[in-house]
Amino acid sequence: MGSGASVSEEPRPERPDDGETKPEDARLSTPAGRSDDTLQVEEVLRSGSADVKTTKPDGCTVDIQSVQSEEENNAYSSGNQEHTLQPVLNPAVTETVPEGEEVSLDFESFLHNNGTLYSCFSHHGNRVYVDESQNLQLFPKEWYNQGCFITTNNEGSGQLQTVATSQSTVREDDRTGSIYIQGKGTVMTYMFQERVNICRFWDPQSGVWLLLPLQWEMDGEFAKVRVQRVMSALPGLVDQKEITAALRQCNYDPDEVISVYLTIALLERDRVIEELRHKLQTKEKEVDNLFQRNSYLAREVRYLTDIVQHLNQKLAELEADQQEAREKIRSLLNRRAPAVPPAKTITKPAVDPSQLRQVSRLTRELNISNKQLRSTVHQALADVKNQLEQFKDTIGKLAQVEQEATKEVEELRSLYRKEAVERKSLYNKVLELQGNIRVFCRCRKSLANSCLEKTNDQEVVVIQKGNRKKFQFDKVYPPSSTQEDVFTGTLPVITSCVDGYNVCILAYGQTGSGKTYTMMGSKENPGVNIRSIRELLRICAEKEKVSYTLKISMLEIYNDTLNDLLAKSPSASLDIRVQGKSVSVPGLTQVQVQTEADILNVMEMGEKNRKIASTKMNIQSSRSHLVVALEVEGSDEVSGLTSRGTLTLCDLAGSERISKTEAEGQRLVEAAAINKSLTALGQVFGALKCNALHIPFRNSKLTHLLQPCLSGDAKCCVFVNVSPDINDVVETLSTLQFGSTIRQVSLGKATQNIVPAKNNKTVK
Ligand SMILES: Nc1ncnc2c1ncn2[C@@H]1O[C@H](COP(=O)(O)OP(=O)(O)OP(=O)(O)O)[C@@H](O)[C@H]1O
Repeated sequence: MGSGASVSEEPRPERPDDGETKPEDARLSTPAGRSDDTLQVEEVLRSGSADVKTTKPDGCTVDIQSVQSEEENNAYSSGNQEHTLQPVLNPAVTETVPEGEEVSLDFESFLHNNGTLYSCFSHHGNRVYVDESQNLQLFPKEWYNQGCFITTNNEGSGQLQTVATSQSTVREDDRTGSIYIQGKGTVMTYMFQERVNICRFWDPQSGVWLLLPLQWEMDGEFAKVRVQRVMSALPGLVDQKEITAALRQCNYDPDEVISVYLTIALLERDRVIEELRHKLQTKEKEVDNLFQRNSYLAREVRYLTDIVQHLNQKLAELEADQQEAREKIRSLLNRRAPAVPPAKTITKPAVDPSQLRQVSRLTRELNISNKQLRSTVHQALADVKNQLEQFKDTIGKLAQVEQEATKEVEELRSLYRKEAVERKSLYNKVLELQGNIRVFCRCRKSLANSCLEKTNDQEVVVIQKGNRKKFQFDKVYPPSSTQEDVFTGTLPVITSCVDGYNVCILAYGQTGSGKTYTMMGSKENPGVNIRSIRELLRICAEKEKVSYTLKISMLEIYNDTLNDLLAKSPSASLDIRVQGKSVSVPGLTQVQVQTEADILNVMEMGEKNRKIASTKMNIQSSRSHLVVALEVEGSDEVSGLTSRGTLTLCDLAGSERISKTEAEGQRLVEAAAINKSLTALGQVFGALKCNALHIPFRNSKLTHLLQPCLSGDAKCCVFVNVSPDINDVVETLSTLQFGSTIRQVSLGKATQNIVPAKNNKTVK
């Protein structure tokens, strides 16, 4: 605190000293709403100082003479001076300062228990304050028991300091603020750094720090700026209260809030997509049912038409029978009544009367049954016709329903496609927000004493001679992590390759720290290389409307020369060619892969040709950097576009201390080349971190080759592999430091490589 600070014994806001001193300007404001320091300076001038320079709370100096000349014609000159100063000021305050002498004034703020914040300063041993009417008053003694001081610190940074008690000093920093609350006046706020930051305000009545209600917090500048930032990034969000609450949850990090909202939107999309998929399935089932019902009804109609035909046929037969029977009766009757013989001749009837009666009875019965049959047939016909009509109606309705359902299915499909596209874009936005470089730390297993402690999923602590150094990464994988766990971390980035992005995965670390294990793995437990290519093959096979070609190449950089690992016969070392933004290796063998077996064969072949040797630190140490590149070219049948993405998988040779590995001869030459190229890689990341105009990509073959993966339009994952062994603590620290540097690098926005389709050869 400055020279004019005094210490009071009263109760005052106490705040945990979190040990962080941030050299940022304090945001303390006064109820007067006017720059108090200027006011005080004016008053000092009125009290007679000729040429005084004061130090403002933010550390800058004010030339009092210029202030004086500006103010000479204002209210002060109308006589206010006497009214303000004379009754209260000690003669020392009004003392004239010799011309040219610089006087430094230290400002303090006094927070009165009634909630008012006063600006004070000491001058020649007297503490004065600016009252509500902007007049300078002598600081009343009794106030020492009625509030607390917040004073400027002139030393160096210009931070504000609150003097709490004679025992404890709590600093002002960017966590301090003030807020005007109706009925309460201006209260002081402080962002407490607990598990998540919590903004509290000092309640003079109760003498404790209380949680700042959300409604009040929204009025504070600190929250307002962040809420605005979130609202401008996500224009759909309008509820400021909700955003403020979200900010609270996310430690007031607007990027995290945006990311959370985008993730929620993503989940919501997933839910909508799932719902739509479900609806689509239900509708498709309904359409299937309708089809089945339709064909069943069509069969029924055919069956009933057959019955009607059959009945008509029977009716015709019966009518023919009836006709025949009539003919018979007529002929019988004709026989029974022959031509009348001449009179008086009595002849016996030609037919037996009983026979006649029988015929007549038969005829009657036949007529009756004929009538019954007719009415039955008519009835059946009418029923069938009715049923047919009903069926026709139903079929008409079914056709309509089917049409509607098909339309609905089409709408659902297009909605589904739209949602899927939006989901993809949201997904990419989330990845962008998370950064295009992601750094993971993987600790290998070790039986020795460990120098590492994983405090949470994103933090690892190195303990060296009792000192603890924290490192933050996107994810920390402890020794117990499986190959699957580690691969899962890279999955979101890998899948972008199919959409035409350049993706790169690097493993960096001390020799023997598990880089090859992470990247290549073993046959039974493959690493990132095989898992990622397998995943890409799976995704490509899933996309029905896009045909993909996957080509793989493998090279090693040994003693700063490039060797083709897939060449059938040993070839001369390769060169790097740069064309515009792209970097290629002319003559490098590329093999097309379609199945997992192809990948395994290619990898096995490449591995055989690698330079591996035994070092003191690792029996099978890679003496070269391995670069596996997979080119994924997709040709979309629907849009006619072609996307080209590259997945570069790089297992770097281990950094090593030559004294420790005791390398000699050829091993020494190799170690020197390895260290040189890794240093060049470090320089590239260092230059990227500070956005240097020149990035020294050409300092080594390694960085030259990796240029497209480390510049503007790529997505990159870096594994920093470390050994927890206490004997490796120096290397572990250096590796983690390297990872931290990379984490601060931000590549530009990743871009898709999409071009109109040509005639492509495809694997599908
Ligand atoms: N997480 C792990 N789980 C089990 N074994 C591991 C793990 N990490 C490394 N190893 C084993 O430790 C040994 C050294 O690992 P690896 O060869 O992967 O190291 P490296 O960093 O590639 O070394 P170099 O740079 O010398 O090639 C290997 O036998 C490997 O199987």
